[in-house]
Amino acid sequence: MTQRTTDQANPPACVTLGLEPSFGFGDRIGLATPGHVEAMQRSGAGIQPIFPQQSIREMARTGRTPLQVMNDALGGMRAAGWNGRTGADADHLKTTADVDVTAAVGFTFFTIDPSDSVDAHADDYDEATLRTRFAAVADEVDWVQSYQGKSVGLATGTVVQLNEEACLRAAVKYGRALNHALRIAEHIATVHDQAGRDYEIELSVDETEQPTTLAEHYIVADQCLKRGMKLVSLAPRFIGDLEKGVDYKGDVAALEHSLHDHAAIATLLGPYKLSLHSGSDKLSMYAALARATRGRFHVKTAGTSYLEALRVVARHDVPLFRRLVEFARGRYETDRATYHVSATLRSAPPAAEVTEPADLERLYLESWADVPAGAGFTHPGRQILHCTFGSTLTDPVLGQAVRATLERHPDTYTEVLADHFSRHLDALRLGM
Ligand SMILES: O=C(O)[C@@H](O)[C@@H](O)[C@H](O)C(=O)CO
Repeated sequence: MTQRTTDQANPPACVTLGLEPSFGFGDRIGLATPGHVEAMQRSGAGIQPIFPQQSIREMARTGRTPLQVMNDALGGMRAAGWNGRTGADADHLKTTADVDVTAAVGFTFFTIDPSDSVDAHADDYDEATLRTRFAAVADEVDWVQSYQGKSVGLATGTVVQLNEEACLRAAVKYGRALNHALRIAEHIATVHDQAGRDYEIELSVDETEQPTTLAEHYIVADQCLKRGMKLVSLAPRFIGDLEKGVDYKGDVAALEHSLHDHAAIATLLGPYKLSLHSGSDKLSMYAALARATRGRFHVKTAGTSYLEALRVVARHDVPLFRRLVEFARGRYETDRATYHVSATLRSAPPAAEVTEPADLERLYLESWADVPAGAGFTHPGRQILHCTFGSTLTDPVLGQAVRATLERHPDTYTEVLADHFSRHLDALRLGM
């Protein structure tokens, strides 16, 4: 398989997908798109793909540029014969400079991530602390009075009470983040208006400690829309635990109830899509998401394609896979920062303690043969490999060795990805 990583942008090929159900196939290496395309061809009916998708964090860790991400995905897409549409997700943008570098190469879906400005502990404040914290942001938040005392009836029957406490907590938790997001959205609009190009925006606050309440969702989204943000999708912080590289942890029935309410707000105010970040391997909640949103969803995956790349190594070069496991174990405590994971180094043994290659693959990547129908992978060893992608791929020896293995075995990589993502897409379509 030959794929291009050139300095020349491909002709614009990416479109906006609006409210259509969509699935993001982030690829940290640049060789996964043929497998993603194959999965779409097998199981993607009714769902639109986003093949070029990469966060600024991933690009920083792998040393790839937005142009490389774009060209690798579009090159892989064309080589695999995909003639349909694709969106292009410039993911987790935190600054206007992030917008500039991704807009310049034709990304169309801009995910604004203001989570660094979210107050991560707002839910824990007692009344006195909440009032003190509110006083500190009051000058920057002009909307509290306009919501306070209102109640919002949702189509689900739930009534969202925008009482004083809910409004103050929303202001403390999200006030500054909202302002930051609005500034970035304005910049995205200016850049695209000047160029006469279409775009769409996702707002993500998923990578924060405390769940987004219905009141907070309502206020934040309402403010975004009233202030002209071209919001097509919103990723709240859902209840339960959405850790990287493993299935949803929590009560799926309670989650589904909450998803119905969040989706009702999205319909009432927008409509816009509900977005599931860290969507890799969350198969047990997919049908609930698709049902609750009536197909108005976006699912974002990335790390799982990297793990499937390592599966190719595990199958074709066992000594290299052992080295990768040991290297990842050495990097994990550092690289896990900024990722929501709970695995510890004790969650899986050192490679030297596992004699059978199949056991090592099972401990660090897991196997579909061991997973009950309707569920996703759960082994914590996956997170040790997942978080350390940047260190591995930029290691001059190991990064090259992983790429060389994938280039020697493109059919295996395409097949494992096609199988893996067909399972994801089938699980989603069960709820549509
Ligand atoms: O690792 C990253 O920075 C991104 O791939 C993710 O956070 C992305 O937004 C995602 O949720 C993929 O599952």
